[in-house]
Amino acid sequence: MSGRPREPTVLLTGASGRVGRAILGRLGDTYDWRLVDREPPTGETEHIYLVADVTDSEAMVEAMADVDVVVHLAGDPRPEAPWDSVLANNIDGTQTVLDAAATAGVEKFVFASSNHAVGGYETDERTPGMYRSDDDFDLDGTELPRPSNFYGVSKATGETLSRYYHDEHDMSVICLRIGNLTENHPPEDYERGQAMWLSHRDCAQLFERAIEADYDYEIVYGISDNDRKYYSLEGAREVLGYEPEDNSAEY
Ligand SMILES: NC(=O)C1=CN([C@@H]2O[C@H](COP(=O)(O)OP(=O)(O)OC[C@H]3O[C@@H](n4cnc5c(N)ncnc54)[C@H](O)[C@@H]3O)[C@@H](O)[C@H]2O)C=CC1
Ligand SMILES: O=C1O[C@H](COP(=O)(O)O)[C@@H](O)[C@H](O)[C@H]1O
Repeated sequence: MSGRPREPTVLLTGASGRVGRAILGRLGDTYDWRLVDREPPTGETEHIYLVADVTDSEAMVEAMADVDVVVHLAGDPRPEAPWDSVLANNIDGTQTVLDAAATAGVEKFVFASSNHAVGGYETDERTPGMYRSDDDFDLDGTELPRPSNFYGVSKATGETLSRYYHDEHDMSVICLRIGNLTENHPPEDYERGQAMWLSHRDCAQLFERAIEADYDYEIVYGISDNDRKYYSLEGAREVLGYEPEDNSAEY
């Protein structure tokens, strides 16, 4: 028998979306993936792929068999999403996945939270100055949620739901408040997006560290090492050992 530790089995919900593709594009061979999405795969996939809605509790219980880590991305990602959509897809969906994970004894849960959970700190008085390098306003993950829309409310709720499941079921949880993921270059002509850019390379590293690191319950920001940022990277560095390689100022 080889002394090499078994690679963890990781369930990835929302696997066919932008973040899912950024993760699988670099980590597709690193773990024993189980993919879940309500949409069928667009091309061939070498991984087990379950077409299911995350609000379907029976399907989620089935999906958890032999899973070590859950990376939960599925949901409505639109900042302008209406209440009925975030209530079903983001809030009910997250509770259903958390419950199935806890029942199955999953060790670790990685939750895709968002900058919009704290978008309300971007007040008229602070903006646009806080997006610029001569401003030092900073959020570090210890502040209270301050959502900027119903989508942000759903992400703050996901953070709270996962805190509850952590406390009740002893499951390790990391909430990654992701910035703005774009491929190849930062958003153009968009200062806010440049300050919170997350490159594909850094996104994959962030999730790899979240799958590998040891923690209890944490909320950290997930962005690249942009010159101007108003989200501290200290939490992700300390808790996860995340060392981002990209910087929107270099484009
Ligand atoms: N893309 C970004 O810059 C950011 C994304 N996030 C979060 O990351 C996660 C993934 O976002 P993206 O990949 O950008 O979105 P996306 O829309 O590209 O992908 C989401 C995937 O989830 C699936 N999905 C949605 N509702 C579902 C349901 N009820 N059951 C099963 N599958 C469902 C969709 O079919 C889709 O493939 C979301 O939770 C989003 O809120 C957070 C911050 C920034
Ligand atoms: O949470 C999210 O945030 C990003 C960035 O927000 P934006 O309002 O500056 O575009 C967004 O692009 C993404 O769709 C969303 O899920």
